[in-house]
Amino acid sequence: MSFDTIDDLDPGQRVLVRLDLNSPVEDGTVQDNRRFERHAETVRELAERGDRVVCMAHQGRPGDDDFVSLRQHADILAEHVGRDVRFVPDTYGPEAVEAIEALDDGEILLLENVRMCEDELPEEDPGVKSRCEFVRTLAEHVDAYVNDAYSAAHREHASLVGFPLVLPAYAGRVMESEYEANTAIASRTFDGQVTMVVGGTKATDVISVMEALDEKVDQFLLGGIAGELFLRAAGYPVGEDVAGMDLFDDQWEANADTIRSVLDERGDAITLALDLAYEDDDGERAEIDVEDVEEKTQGFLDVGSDTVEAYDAVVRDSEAVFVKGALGLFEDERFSVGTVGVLEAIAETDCFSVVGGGDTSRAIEMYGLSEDDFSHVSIAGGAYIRALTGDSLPAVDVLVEAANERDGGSA
Ligand SMILES: Nc1ncnc2c1ncn2[C@@H]1O[C@H](COP(=O)(O)OP(=O)(O)OP(=O)(O)O)[C@@H](O)[C@H]1O
Ligand SMILES: O=C(O)[C@H](O)COP(=O)(O)O
Repeated sequence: MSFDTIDDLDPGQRVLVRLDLNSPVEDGTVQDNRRFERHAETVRELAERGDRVVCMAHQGRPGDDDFVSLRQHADILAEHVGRDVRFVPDTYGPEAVEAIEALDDGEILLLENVRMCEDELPEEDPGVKSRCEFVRTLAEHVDAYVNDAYSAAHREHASLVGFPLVLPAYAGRVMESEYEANTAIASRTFDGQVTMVVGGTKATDVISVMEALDEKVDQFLLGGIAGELFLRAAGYPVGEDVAGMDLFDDQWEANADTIRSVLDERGDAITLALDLAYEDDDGERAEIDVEDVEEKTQGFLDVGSDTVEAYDAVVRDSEAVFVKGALGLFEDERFSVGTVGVLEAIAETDCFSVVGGGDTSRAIEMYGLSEDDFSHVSIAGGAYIRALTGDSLPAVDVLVEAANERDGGSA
């Protein structure tokens, strides 16, 4: 049994749609990325059917620099949909309700960042979330709920798990396709070596999943923040915050024990960077062997060339390669060597390959690689790796339960 989709939803209704438009923000400017392009398909389809489309989404986490309004997202989404997208700087107050009520058939509205609403976080079970004021208020002004945010489906937040208990609930097109691809992956087995490239900034997410994927993955190739934290656990003087950074120390506190136990138990399956890259005094990329680092005085922004060579060889020996997170700050070309090197190696072999992560998948387009050279490119990060472990996703579970109940009810 699975969830219902837009095909099961009669057109011409007022539909509340949860998207995942969480995007990189550079100097206050929201960066366009594949999430807009993919979600635009669902939004356009609903608008073209004559639905009144009320979109909600999140951006960043409270307290972080990228925790900003969705005003810019509305303009970017409009470009991809090819229709106007109105924006209202309110989540469920009178201004939001008025804007929802004012919609005509085929019109699209984007509400303010749902994480600005107190009821959205923290994580609680769907029953609790369905009773919060945010969910109860919006539910009164729409006819149905569509969840298209597969990439946030591992979170038990109000906008993701609350509505299916109080409204007819359906999966959007992105939810449908990502769910199919990623769930199928979890049940696949491979005869040869399975490799996972682990990087990015959300070390806490990936480290817990590494532990859970123990049986399924033969080789982990590490980079990014998680990579440095593992180097720290292995005794190198790296993996800590310097010069106003906020990436390492908290994540080290939260994960040090797990990292040590993963290293202890699966050390043979974990390959760490041999060298790291940084910006020298002339603004150029420079590299240093990890053995030669005496003290971390500045950020390491990529893995070094020897590491790329070593990782390239492992990839070419693999039957399946899963990528979660970039090996470096690839948005800056000087520090794209690790991420692009590994992606190129994957693209050149015929292994089964999945590249996941809202940010990471952007590297494929940025550096002229073709999506066709990978088995699946997911716009999901945390949800995709959780699906690999075979774990269910709370926001998918409630959609399935809602469909089951409807079926049971009508049987
Ligand atoms: N050494 C580094 N220093 C700073 N940033 C880094 C470093 N290595 C990787 N990154 C950044 O990590 C980001 C990707 O990290 P993230 O954990 O968000 O992964 P993702 O899998 O793409 O996304 P998500 O889980 O958000 O969908 C990239 O934007 C890249 O710039
Ligand atoms: O970008 C993501 O991976 C999703 O939007 C979830 O974001 P979160 O990790 O801040 O919950």
